[in-house]
Amino acid sequence: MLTILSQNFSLVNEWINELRNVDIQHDRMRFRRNMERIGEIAAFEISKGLEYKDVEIQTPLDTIKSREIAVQPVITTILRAGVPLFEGILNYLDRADCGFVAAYRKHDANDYFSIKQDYLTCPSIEGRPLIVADPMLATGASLIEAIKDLLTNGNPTQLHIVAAIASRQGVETIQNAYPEAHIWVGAIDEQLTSKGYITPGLGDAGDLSYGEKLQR
Ligand SMILES: O=P(O)(O)OC[C@H]1O[C@H](OP(=O)(O)OP(=O)(O)O)[C@H](O)[C@@H]1O
Ligand SMILES: O=c1cc[nH]c(=O)[nH]1
Repeated sequence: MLTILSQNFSLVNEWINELRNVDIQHDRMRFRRNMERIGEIAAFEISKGLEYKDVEIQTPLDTIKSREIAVQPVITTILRAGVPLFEGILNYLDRADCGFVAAYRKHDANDYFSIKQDYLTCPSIEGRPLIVADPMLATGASLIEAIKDLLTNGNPTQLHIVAAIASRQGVETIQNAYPEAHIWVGAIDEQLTSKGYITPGLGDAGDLSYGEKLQR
């Protein structure tokens, strides 16, 4: 399943415009906050499909029957670009457990790259919804690697992938690899450059959030 969060025009469109706009995107605090806001909206939408249980709430005056999330999700992200989007999801799903994957593109002499993943820490995802936040779903290679390893921590009841901007190719790659996943994207762009950058995209999400990295 695929949901494009900017499809029915809303504030999400403005936040994505600001993420993309070269005259605005270098305001790092605003860039991170816009990523976070997209994460917050995604979390709210995801919350509608979670499992709820009956509870009784004691107010100062009486009790009332209500509902609350039955099984807390596990929210995960890929360091480092994913952190602001992840924070946004956690702002709303604030009782969730969390996990982290470290991955980077390792370039060879011909500028081809492969994904190097060298760290994963995550609670059990057995019987729980799993949410994976990755702001730029470009080729999908990072997500494929990350999810493969995360799934060694158990079988989730639901798999949600949240991205701010995705390429059409990246979405199709994930849909083929994980047909059960619900993909939530801010927007979909049609093209990838020869270096695997989404175009028009927004540039380098990690660098815009935290500063230009040295190539490894
Ligand atoms: O779909 P893919 O082709 O695998 O590319 C997407 C990856 O690129 C982005 O990270 P970025 O390169 O900005 O890394 P950083 O966190 O090291 O800055 C993004 O967060 C993904 O992890
Ligand atoms: O377009 C892209 C692709 C990968 N990583 C980014 O930050 N941007």
